[in-house]
Amino acid sequence: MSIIELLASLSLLLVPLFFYLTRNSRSRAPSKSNPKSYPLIGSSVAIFANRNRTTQWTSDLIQSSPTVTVVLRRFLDDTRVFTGNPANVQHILKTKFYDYEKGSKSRQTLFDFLGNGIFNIDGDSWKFQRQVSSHEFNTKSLRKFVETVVDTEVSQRLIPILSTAAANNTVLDLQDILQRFAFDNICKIAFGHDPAYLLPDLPEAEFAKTFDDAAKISSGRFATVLPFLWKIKRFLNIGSEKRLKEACSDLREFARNIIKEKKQELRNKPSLETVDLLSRFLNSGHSDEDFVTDIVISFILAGRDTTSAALTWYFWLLSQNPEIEKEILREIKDKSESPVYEEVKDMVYTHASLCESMRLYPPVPIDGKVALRDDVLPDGTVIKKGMRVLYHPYAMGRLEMLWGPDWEEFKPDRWLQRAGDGVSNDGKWSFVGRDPYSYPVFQAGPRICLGKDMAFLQMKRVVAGILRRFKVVPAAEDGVEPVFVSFATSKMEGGFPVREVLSDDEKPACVKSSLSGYEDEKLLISQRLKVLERKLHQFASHGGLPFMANSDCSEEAAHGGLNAGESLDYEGSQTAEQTGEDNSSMQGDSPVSNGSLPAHGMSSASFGKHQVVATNENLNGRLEALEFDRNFLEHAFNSLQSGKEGLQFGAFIYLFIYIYIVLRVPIEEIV
Ligand code: HEM
Repeated sequence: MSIIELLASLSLLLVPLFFYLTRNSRSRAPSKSNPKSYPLIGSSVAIFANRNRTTQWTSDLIQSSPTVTVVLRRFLDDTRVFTGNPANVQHILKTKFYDYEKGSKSRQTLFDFLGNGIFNIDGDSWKFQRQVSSHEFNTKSLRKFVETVVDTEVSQRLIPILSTAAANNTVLDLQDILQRFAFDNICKIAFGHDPAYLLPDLPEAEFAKTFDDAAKISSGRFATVLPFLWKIKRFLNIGSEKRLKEACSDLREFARNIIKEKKQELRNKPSLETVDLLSRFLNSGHSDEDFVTDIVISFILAGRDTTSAALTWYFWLLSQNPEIEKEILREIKDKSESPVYEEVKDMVYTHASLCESMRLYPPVPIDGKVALRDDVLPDGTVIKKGMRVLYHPYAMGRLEMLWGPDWEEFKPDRWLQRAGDGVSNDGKWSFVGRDPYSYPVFQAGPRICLGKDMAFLQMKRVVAGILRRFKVVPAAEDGVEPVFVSFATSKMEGGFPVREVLSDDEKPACVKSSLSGYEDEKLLISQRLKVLERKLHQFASHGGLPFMANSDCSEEAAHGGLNAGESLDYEGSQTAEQTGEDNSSMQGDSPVSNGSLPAHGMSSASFGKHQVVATNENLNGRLEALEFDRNFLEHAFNSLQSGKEGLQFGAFIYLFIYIYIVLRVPIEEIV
């Protein structure tokens, strides 16, 4: 048979099949918002075209669908249902919990990495791990441990890195910093290991890299065009599958060594006040190495990218909404520098703003389950056994029917109401939660995120730590909006370049603290000013008196600002100019000299090495010089007080003081 004959016979077979399938697919009357679906390939063309913006594309489809549910058919009738309908969400996550699970396909895909960890199992094994983990999660001692870990990472790593960036005006990728922060934290909490990923030189910590490789390659398996391709690569042990095998074996080896050390440590440890999750599991009788290793790896995965994703978008939103940032700052400043648990709990406005931020940018934008049997969703969508039903927090946060016409606005007030008895209003905000099926950012139902409270605790402490000291300013040009991308968890495409600027309210305090080394200098300057004042007075009342009658001289003195009552009030914020203006009437207010000699045994008639010669010319010159000295010192002192130019000026003045006081060279000569 020639090729032409073969093609002709094939077309005779395929054309009727095409029409049959087309008719069949049309008879399903797809929703108006569904993309075009073709026989065999379904909507694969549209799916492929939008592969780099699946989250936004499916969100648009949901938003424009009257039922807020869309059905997408892929290759060979592999059908996926995306829903934003809270009733559907409740149905799959709670009401029919046992009819929808992670599914064997997902389990197989993630098994090499997650094993039988809580993230990757269903049924009784899941129930057991959930019980064991919830018990540990709810202990007060774990919470305390988490607080200590987070506070240490904030104060010893995060803040110093941001401070250096602020001082040098360098651009930082805040997303990277927050990911490193979260990774260090979760590793310390999960198994007491510090990968030291957030260090000033932003190192490639080995454990972090291995974990990242394993997570990326495993989730990449879901994205392969032909799902069995990764299995062939794994069988042949080539390419990414080879790397995954090595990464997983390194991870497990690492975990096994830690488990051995922990077991040894625990034999000598009387209390569990300050220990990680792994130690807790081991201590409560779960000594099977694979069991605890799997749990711990799942926890690291859970805590690794979620909080950092949430915070990255949060700081971006704050940079766009300064009024909200101010409100948060007000709340934070009400609490102590290292807020205790009750204070963090009381940060309701911050809590609301975090919820609001995750409404618009959920760390897990799409998640789903597989149907174990045929079913019908509350909105009438027909589900066949084996179909994936995905709930869509990203789309749900953008639904007008759930959040109103202003859903696009970042408004923490949506989550708040004023506390009070309805008549009187004590002015305090109280938090009003949403039902978790309308806001399934932490999932909902029996498998709701176990780390939710821990995540909020961590995020609020980070927010307080950063905002107390800095303003986060995007380094991109105004009007450039970051792009939301998602690989299981969400990210900001290309990172989040920012400059850290000292917060307005904190500037003086920060500078003050960095100027603490200048306290001595401040004291010295103040003493010198007093001495100078006395000298001027003595000069005027003894050597200077005959000349005070001289109109020139009194003019000079009057404008020179010799009013000690004012000029020595350095606690105020007078500038040299102000003092000069204020002193027109100072003569009468001059404090009476006690006649004592100035410090350092300088005679009233001698300033530094210079002898005073009582001539008109000389005295005018001296008065001018004294005035200059006084203004100069006063300015230096005020600078140090206000801390504004303190650092530069402090260093500058230090040199002068040294020459002036120690070497006794008058300032006009130095200048
Ligand atoms: C803003 C931060 C977080 C968000 C938005 C978040 C969200 C979620 C979501 C959507 C799930 C369901 C995943 C699934 O089953 O497919 C989940 C589960 C889970 N999360 Fe979180 N999470 C966050 C932080 C954390 C942290 C810090 C931990 C603690 C280490 C944690 C521990 C867990 C665990 C153990 C599960 C599995 C629960 C189960 O299957 O029973 N999460 N989380």
